[in-house]
Amino acid sequence: MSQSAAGPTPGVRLVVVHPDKEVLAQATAARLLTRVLDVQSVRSPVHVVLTGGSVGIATLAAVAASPLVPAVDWSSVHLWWGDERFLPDGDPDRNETQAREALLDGLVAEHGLPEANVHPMAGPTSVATSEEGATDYATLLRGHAGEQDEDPEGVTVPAFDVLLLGMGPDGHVASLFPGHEGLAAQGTTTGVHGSPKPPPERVSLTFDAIRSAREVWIVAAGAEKAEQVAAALADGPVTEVPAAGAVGQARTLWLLDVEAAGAHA
Ligand SMILES: O=C(O)[C@H](O)[C@@H](O)[C@H](O)[C@H](O)COP(=O)(O)O
Repeated sequence: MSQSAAGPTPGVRLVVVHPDKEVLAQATAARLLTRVLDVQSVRSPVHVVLTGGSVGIATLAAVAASPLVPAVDWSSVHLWWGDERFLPDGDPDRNETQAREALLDGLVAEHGLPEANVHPMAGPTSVATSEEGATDYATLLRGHAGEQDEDPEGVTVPAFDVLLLGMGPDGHVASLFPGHEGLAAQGTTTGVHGSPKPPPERVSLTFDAIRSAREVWIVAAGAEKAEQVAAALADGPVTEVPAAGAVGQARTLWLLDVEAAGAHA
């Protein structure tokens, strides 16, 4: 493992490189559980934003298998999503469905996570359009924000303790794709149309919502990510490398395997 620190605004940036995808998922799970435990020792509730993608879901599966799961007070953990594919409830391609299977169902059944603390983005089962899903989610987020989180710019969300993001080979994070109109979305959430990656309809947090997080953790594995990882770490333009715009208030962690780290390792 190698580490290097740089200082982009607004928080510190840390790059951590692991030997392979499996170790990356295991280490990210351990890091996440430790972070939740640390945060719980000083404040409550804890807000974590989940991601889809193979590394994101493998991380949740690794959390589920950890002996540290009972150490967390899950009753005061709230789980959110950075984006969702606009698909019916229970669809296997929904990030929510995959996260529930990998981790959340077990936490609710056996470890005291209240179902009410699981906050999926609405899909066509309950709303007509992705805009409606986005608006509903912004309202839900606002409802869980504290007084100190009130933002005059209209991005009022809970202070996310950790916001996890996968990154696509094109550099997309959440459902914010290069060259796509969603990049310029204002407010907390946006409905996404014509996504270059199926399905075309999605709901996503905006950059402003992502950037409000205390910590943003970007997880990426595989040689096909190396070019965009390098571009993001070189602070490339957000319109071409959306991941470059995903920074946390206190810290931004780039959690990579050797292949994704490429020349940076
Ligand atoms: O909404 C989606 O289509 C995916 O969730 C996507 O955003 C994913 O997180 C990244 O592409 C990274 O995926 P991998 O970890 O599988 O490479």
